[in-house]
Amino acid sequence: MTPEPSGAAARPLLVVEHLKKVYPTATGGVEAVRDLHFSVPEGQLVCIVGPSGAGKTTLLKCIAGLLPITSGRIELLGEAITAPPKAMAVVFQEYGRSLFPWMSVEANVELPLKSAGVSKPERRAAAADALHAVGLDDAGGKYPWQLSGGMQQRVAIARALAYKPKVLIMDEPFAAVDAQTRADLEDLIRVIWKQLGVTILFVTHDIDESVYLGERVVVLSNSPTVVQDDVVIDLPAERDQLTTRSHPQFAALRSHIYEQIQRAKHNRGTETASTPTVLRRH
Ligand SMILES: Nc1ncnc2c1ncn2[C@@H]1O[C@H](COP(=O)(O)OP(=O)(O)OP(=O)(O)O)[C@@H](O)[C@H]1O
Repeated sequence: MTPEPSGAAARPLLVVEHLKKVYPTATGGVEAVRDLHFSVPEGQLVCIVGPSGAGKTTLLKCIAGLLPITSGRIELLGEAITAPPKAMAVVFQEYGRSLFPWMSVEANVELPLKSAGVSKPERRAAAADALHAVGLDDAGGKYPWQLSGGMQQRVAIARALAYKPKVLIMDEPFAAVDAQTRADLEDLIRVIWKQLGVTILFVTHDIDESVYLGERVVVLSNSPTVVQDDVVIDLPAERDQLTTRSHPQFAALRSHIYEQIQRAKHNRGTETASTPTVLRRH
């Protein structure tokens, strides 16, 4: 099964319509997200960037059904999201806290399937496939604390994949690992995305990472949040850390997104991007 990733004609899998999120507080509420509007076609790999405090985590939690929205609508496969959807899996930055140290790697990966009532033989097979996909065939019997940080994050990714999600949501998943491990994990995400055809929403602080990974980068404004820019990453689909990062278009896209983030720091929910930005090749 190797579905073609994304494509202009693909129908939107995920729709975020006029999303507003106000956190209730004793003093009347914090308007974190003002009016977010975008959609994601099936199979796309979208990176989300924005200044610190822009509402990236708030957006992901709303999409993941972990946080009630104030108004607007979020739809997955045409259904409004009001609770964590079965077709979605989330990977957070804190892999150390998301894995249970007293359970083997295999048991950690199987856990969500066990909670979903999947039979033991099916769980075993799904966990073995997922560990294979992240390059950890031999780690099933180990414990998380016997693995490096990068390997633990691979386990967290395997656990999400074992669930066979249609949408994989990742909130700064590589922020806590060293640069070399991070590069390896970025390449792993591209491979998994291409092999499994899963739709990925990937939040990162790292502009270079967003350009390297994404087919598209959505730039959020400062909170209260709107979409500040929506950039098409028209780099060749085959990416590698040396060639892609030294491509002239990579540098142009990186500069454009950097400028947008600088602008975003002063844009508190006023200017909204309406059409995707396509940078002209130099
Ligand atoms: N539980 C909460 N109660 C009140 N305000 C909150 C709460 N969580 C977040 N906020 C506010 O909402 C806004 C967006 O926060 P959020 O954590 O979503 O941003 P972020 O872009 O993920 O930040 P960072 O890049 O620093 O991780 C911020 O102004 C933050 O202070």
